[in-house]
Amino acid sequence: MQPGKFITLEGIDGAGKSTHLVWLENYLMSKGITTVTTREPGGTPLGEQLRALLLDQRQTMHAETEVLLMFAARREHLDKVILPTLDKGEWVISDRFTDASFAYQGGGRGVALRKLEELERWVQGSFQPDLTLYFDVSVELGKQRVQSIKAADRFEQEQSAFFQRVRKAYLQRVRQFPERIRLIDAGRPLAEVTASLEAIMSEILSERTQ
Ligand SMILES: Nc1ncnc2c1ncn2[C@@H]1O[C@H](COP(=O)(O)OP(=O)(O)O)[C@@H](O)[C@H]1O
Ligand SMILES: Cc1cn([C@H]2C[C@H](O)[C@@H](COP(=O)(O)OP(=O)(O)O)O2)c(=O)[nH]c1=O
Repeated sequence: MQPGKFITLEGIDGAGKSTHLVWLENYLMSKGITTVTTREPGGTPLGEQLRALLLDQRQTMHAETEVLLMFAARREHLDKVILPTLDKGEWVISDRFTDASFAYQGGGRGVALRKLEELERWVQGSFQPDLTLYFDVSVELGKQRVQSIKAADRFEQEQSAFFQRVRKAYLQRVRQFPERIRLIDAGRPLAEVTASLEAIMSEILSERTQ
């Protein structure tokens, strides 16, 4: 049995992750690959409760409390969903994972990198996604896209300067992990973004069959 692959989707709010997660699920299904799609924070009953607290705009918390809750939800997610699914040979696609903690809590809130790395090691050991798709979009465009759909959550209500720092931190991660993270210019029309994603996935699948 080939081991399953773990794919994560990242980007600032409004980059198009949720849209492409659905596309990716259908694409992999058409190639005969069984996938489980999930999200962070969340993905388990406890994780979804933590998500509700983390996104509730009436809730205030210290930046490090926020980090600890993100990693607590992640620990549960790895144990109950991600690792067991990969062990069965199925693929996992997650709307966000640890890169989001480095971008939002590290870049956005200014939590020390060293603390994030320590938690990452504690919760994941050396485990990392096989592939991370980073959808890069300007802060202005991301904001325009989410504004049109629903009320802002605790992160979405942040100012543009916060999202500029988050984007900068994501771009830093792309430079730091070029083998794992693929950047997709998500500011283009949907069909073009999807075509870039399809090109990457077809490359990944051809590597798998070689
Ligand atoms: N490339 C694109 N061009 C135009 N609209 C897009 C594009 N990608 C996504 N959208 C739209 O922008 C909104 C936010 O996209 P979504 O996938 O929910 O983003 P995210 O999950 O990254 O926050 C949705 O209404 C979606 O249809
Ligand atoms: C996984 C994760 C998410 N987040 C934030 C980013 C998002 O604003 C928020 C929820 O993510 P998301 O699922 O993208 O929200 P939506 O349902 O609005 O598309 O959580 C962090 O700050 N750190 C993390 O580690």
